[in-house]
Amino acid sequence: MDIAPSVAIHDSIPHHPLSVDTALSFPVMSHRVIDVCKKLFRKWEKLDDSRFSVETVSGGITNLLLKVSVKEGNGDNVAVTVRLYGPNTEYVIDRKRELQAIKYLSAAGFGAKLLGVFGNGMVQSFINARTLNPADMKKPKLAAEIAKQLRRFHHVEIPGSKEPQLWVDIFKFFEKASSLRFEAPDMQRRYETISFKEVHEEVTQLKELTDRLNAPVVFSHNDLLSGNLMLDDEHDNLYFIDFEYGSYSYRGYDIGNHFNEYAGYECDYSLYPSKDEQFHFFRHYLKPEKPYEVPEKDLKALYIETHVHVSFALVLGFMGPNSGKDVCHRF
Ligand SMILES: Nc1ncnc2c1ncn2[C@@H]1O[C@H](COP(=O)(O)OP(=O)(O)OP(=O)(O)O)[C@@H](O)[C@H]1O
Repeated sequence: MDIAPSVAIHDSIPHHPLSVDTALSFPVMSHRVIDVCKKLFRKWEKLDDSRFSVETVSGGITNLLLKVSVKEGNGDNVAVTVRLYGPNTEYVIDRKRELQAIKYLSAAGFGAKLLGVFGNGMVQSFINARTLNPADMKKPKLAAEIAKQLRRFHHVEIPGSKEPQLWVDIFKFFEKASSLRFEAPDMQRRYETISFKEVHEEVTQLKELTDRLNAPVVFSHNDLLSGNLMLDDEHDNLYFIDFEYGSYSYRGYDIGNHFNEYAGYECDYSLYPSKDEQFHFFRHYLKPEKPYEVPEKDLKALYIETHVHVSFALVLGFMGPNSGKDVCHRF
């Protein structure tokens, strides 16, 4: 797709300061979105609005994702996604870090291409593929492919600090989660049954345990759930998407968090991968070309590394932005 930047930023991705209020009615918001697209992409500037159509792809926990289809002057039909950041999400998502990561991950072939950035969102290429469901992730062929791609993802180098962000994120969320107040008395009462002192002690103990592991630190996806995996069945292409929680972190944490996601939105932990399923994943993660040559001791070591970190995935899920989903195993 040949899109000329109107206002170039240092890395030549078109950029415009305009924002779109997500509280607007859908028709008004659609017009604003079309306006943003025209301002970002010069070749669409003079097209009549009737050539654009806007539809909702998903109203996720953190963003509103729209599909914008455009009938171009030469008759070509193209589609992009427009992501509008949800209000206050900047408290939990570091947008600068996200944009930086997208640039390098996209260059390494991961996710949708970044096409433009505006005041409160971004435009990316539309991926023609289906979103996986938790049961798909269990299928041996797909699990092997996810493991192989995750290995590649973990090898992408993103400039900046390589310090694991897990502690920074956990303590940041801890501060926020432990100082909430609910207006509804029953919610406040339930909230007060949580012993944040105990959670703090648990996290501190786990941190000490992890330090002893000397686990590799890699650029982690940190949110590898089925909704962030898309499969183009026709071309057999698997896509990782949604890098908003991506950061340097422990390799075992990323794998453990992915295993937790087998339980799905309903938190059905009977779906958690068995030891054999985990070893299958590890084989393809450690040696994609010769998975059956991975020594047993390496499988066991990664099993331990992953399991120490699984607890963090649960703690972070409990306090973090996805807490609504992950917290249910606790209540
Ligand atoms: N570039 C894309 N092309 C086509 N579909 C997409 C694209 N990006 C996301 N989707 C679809 O939209 C869904 C939601 O995307 P995404 O997870 O990025 O949104 P989100 O707002 O961050 O969601 P949440 O906050 O719940 O994690 C995906 O599961 C996928 O079905």
